[in-house]
Amino acid sequence: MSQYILAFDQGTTSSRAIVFNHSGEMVSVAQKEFPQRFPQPGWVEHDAQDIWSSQIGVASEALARLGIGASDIAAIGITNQRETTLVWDRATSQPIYPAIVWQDRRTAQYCDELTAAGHDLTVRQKTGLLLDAYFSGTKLKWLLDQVPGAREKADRGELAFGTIDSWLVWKLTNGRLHITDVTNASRTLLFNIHTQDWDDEMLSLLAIPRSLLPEVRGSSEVYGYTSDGVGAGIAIAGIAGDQQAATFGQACLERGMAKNTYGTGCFTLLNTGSQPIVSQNRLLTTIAWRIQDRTDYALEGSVFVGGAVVQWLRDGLGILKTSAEVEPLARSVPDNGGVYLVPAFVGLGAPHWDSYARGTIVGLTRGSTSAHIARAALESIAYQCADVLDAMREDSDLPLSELRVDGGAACNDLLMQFQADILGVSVIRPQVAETTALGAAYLAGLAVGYWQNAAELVQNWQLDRRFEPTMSTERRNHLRETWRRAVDRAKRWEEPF
Ligand SMILES: Nc1ncnc2c1ncn2[C@@H]1O[C@H](COP(=O)(O)OP(=O)(O)O)[C@@H](O)[C@H]1O
Ligand SMILES: O=P(O)(O)OC[C@H](O)CO
Repeated sequence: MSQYILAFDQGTTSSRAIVFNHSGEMVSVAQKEFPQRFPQPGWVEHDAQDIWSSQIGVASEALARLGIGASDIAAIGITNQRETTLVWDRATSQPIYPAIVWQDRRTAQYCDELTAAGHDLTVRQKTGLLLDAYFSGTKLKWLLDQVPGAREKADRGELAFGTIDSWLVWKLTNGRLHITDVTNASRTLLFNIHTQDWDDEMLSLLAIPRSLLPEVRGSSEVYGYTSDGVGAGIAIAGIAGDQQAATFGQACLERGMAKNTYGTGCFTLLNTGSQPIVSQNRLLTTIAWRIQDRTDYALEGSVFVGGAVVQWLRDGLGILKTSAEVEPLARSVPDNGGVYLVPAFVGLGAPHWDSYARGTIVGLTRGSTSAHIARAALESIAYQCADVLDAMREDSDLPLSELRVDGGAACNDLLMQFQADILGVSVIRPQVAETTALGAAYLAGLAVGYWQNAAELVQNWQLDRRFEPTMSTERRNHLRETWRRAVDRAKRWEEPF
């Protein structure tokens, strides 16, 4: 048996490759940021070649750093930014347009039209999702309608659609495999999460030909072998969307366990076991993973701007040189000084689903400084996640007594303590912060017998730090009420009249 598992973590802002050993420890890691394109307000695109070249570049780097090659890798697991939509030509492997990123709002008005026409309930029942521009389906329809010649080519079966997992597998296998896994499929608006097949009614509603779509597979199985990129002949054996992979990597394997990932966005997933829970509070029902014949589901709250608000302080406002500087700056003041920042830069996700909300800062006075804004920015991440957790508590009878955390911004102790305080539950951070990649590694390793069963994975989970709530209920309620008032100011700012 080869010694290591290689995980590809293709995120919104960077591509990462991590080599894990049998104890689930990272033994080598490489990461590369790639350009974000904002061609119009509310639009976000990636160059698919940037995604491929950065991902392969970091994979080669991670192997080289350890001085190992393809024969030392037992399997590759792939995890990816979800919903991001790409169409390419099957003959040339050339994308017909840049990837439309999950944050992109260009189809918001079309989603409103579908809602007004009464399609919301069908969508919820079949796909577990909502009619929102976030998901792939309306982005794919936009591509077919707007890129010259695309629909004709699609009708002739010449094009392939995929989320980023599909694209990476296509490239790794030189176009031999056009597949996705159930977790990624469950974010497209085209997939029936109960029958686990593409849904004809949804395809017809959005005028999507079936011939475009990848074959849907489980999350942990040998799909095929690499022929390109990191060397030939490595088994590709695990695929999951990044939030589902993080849930798996956090060993939230039992019903009732929840994790929150603080990356570009923030995504809370509550494992609901083999039963999908239909949310009454505008959360998503999503497939957590399918391993062999068993499918597990999750309730998800998706927050569009999490760590990205810190990037905005750095790149947009220029008040930080590095993301890490946000913590000392925010700590330099005792509290937010009455300043609230609602980072609705691309609208608001769960539980509001307001495409037309826009970012706002309220409560400024002559005494407000960049430190208050930094503190308000960090607090906004925690408030948004608390709104999601409240909705989850109402939707399920599960106690939600602790929250496992990970992602780039989870290293921020001030944020984690505030999160525990504002939630009133323990926040628990594991030693391996790269749980997304670890989850993909686990899914791949289980498929090839590198790990035997879930019990081995649970043993690997080690605590780094526990944050206990210390805030009084009275203060928590007061702060959250003020936050709600700030959110009200941000809502429907851009509404088209
Ligand atoms: N010390 C920090 N405090 C707060 N946010 C941080 C810190 N370090 C990084 N971040 C934020 O974390 C995000 C990156 O996290 P990551 O998990 O790599 O995201 P993604 O997978 O979405 O690309 C960035 O938005 C960055 O601003
Ligand atoms: O790239 P991340 O980690 O921000 O995750 C993006 C999500 O998958 C979008 O649904």
